[in-house]
Amino acid sequence: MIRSDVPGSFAWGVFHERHPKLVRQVLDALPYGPAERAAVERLLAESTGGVLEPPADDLHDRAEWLAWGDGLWGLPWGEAPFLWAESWFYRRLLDATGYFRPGAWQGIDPFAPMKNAELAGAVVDEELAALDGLAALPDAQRARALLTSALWGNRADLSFGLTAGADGPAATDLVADDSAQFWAELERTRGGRVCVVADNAGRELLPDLVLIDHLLRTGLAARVDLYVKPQPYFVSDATAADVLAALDRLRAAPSAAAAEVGRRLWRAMTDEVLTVRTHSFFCAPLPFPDMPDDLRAEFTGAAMTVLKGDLNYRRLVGDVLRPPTTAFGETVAHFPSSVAALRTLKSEVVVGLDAATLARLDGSGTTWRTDGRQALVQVELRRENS
Ligand SMILES: O=P(O)(O)OC[C@@]1(O)O[C@H](CO)[C@@H](O)[C@@H]1O
Repeated sequence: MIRSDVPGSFAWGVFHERHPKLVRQVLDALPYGPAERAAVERLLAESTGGVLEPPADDLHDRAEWLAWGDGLWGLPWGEAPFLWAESWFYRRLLDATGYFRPGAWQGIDPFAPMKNAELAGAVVDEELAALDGLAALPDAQRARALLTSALWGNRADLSFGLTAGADGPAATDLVADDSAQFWAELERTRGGRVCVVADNAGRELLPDLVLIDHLLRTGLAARVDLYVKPQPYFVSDATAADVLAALDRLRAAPSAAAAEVGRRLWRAMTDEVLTVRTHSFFCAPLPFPDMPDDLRAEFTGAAMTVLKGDLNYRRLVGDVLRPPTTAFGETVAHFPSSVAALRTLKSEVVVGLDAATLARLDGSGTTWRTDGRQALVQVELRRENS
C-alpha cells in the first residue's frame, strides 16, 4: 500500500508541496472569513506534521469516516494509506471552508474559481473549434480522434497543473493501447448501456461529453450513465454542477459542431438517454472492490464501464506498487462489467505494460510514472454480463 511518509517520494510531495500551494490558491480565490481561513491553515499544519484527528462530532458522515479510519486515528498522516489520506484531506477541506455548515459558505465549491477560469479560457474555444473539422471525417476516424481527446483531456487536471507548470507537459506516448478492442466491443454490444465514471471537470469533461454524444449519436450506446462526484473533491473532479456548466459551454460555443453536441446532449438528458448519477462511494477513501452493493448493481449489465483518470485507475487496480507487467485483467476481475480505463499517468501505480515498453520507460531516465506525459487505454471484457 502506498503511503506518503517517505520524504522525496511522489506521495510525500503531494502532501508537502502540492497541498500547500492548493491551500494558498483556495484562500486567494474566495473571500473566506477568519474562521474558515484558520480552519484551513490548521488542516494544512495537521496534514503535514500532525496526527489524524478523529472526525468532529458534527460531521454528518462522522460514523462512516470513523469506520473507514478504524485503526488510523491518532497516527501521523503519512502512515495512512496515500489514497485514504488524500480523500480525508479533501473531506476536511470542505469542512474547514464551511461547505456542509449552515451559513454563507454552505454549498460553495472551494475550487469553483479555478474550474470556472479553466472553462472560460480562450483555449477551450480553440479546442471546441477543432470539432468543426472532425464533422466531415468517417465515423471510425472521428471516433479515434474523440477517444484520443477524452484520454488526453485527463492531462488538464488542475491539481496536476499545480506541480507541472502552467502549460503542463507535452503529450508523448501511449504505454498501452487497447482502443481497437474498445471500439470492437462497443460495436459487438451496439445499442447497450455504457457507464462513464468521470474524472475532472472543464477541459477533461468537455471531451468526455463529446465522446458520449458520439456513442449515442452513432447508436453504439442506446443509453449512457455518467457518474460524477457528489461533492467537490481532488480539486477539479466533476460534480453535477460542473456537468451543467460544461453543457452550457458547449451550447454557447462559437463552433457550430460543438453547439450542436451541446444541444443533442441537452435533449439526451431530458429524454433520460443520458443520466447524470452520483454516489457517496465516489468520495469515500475506498477502492472499487469495496463498492457497495447498490452501486455494483448499477454497473452490472453495462456493456462497458469507462473509468476516466488517474484516481479512478488507482481505485480500480489498487493503490499499490505491483510489477508493472502484472496483467490488467488480473487486477480488475472484481469489477462487475467490462471496463475501459482511460488515464494519463500521474501517480506511481501502473499495470498491464509489456516487458519491452517497461524496459524502454525505465531506461528513459524520466519520471514517466508521474509526469503526465504517458497515457494508456486498457480494456478488460466481461462478456457474460453483456
Ligand atoms: O484522477 P486525476 O485527476 O487524473 O489525477 C488525480 C491526481 O492528480 O491526484 C493525485 C495527487 O493528488 C495523483 O495521484 C493524481 O495524479
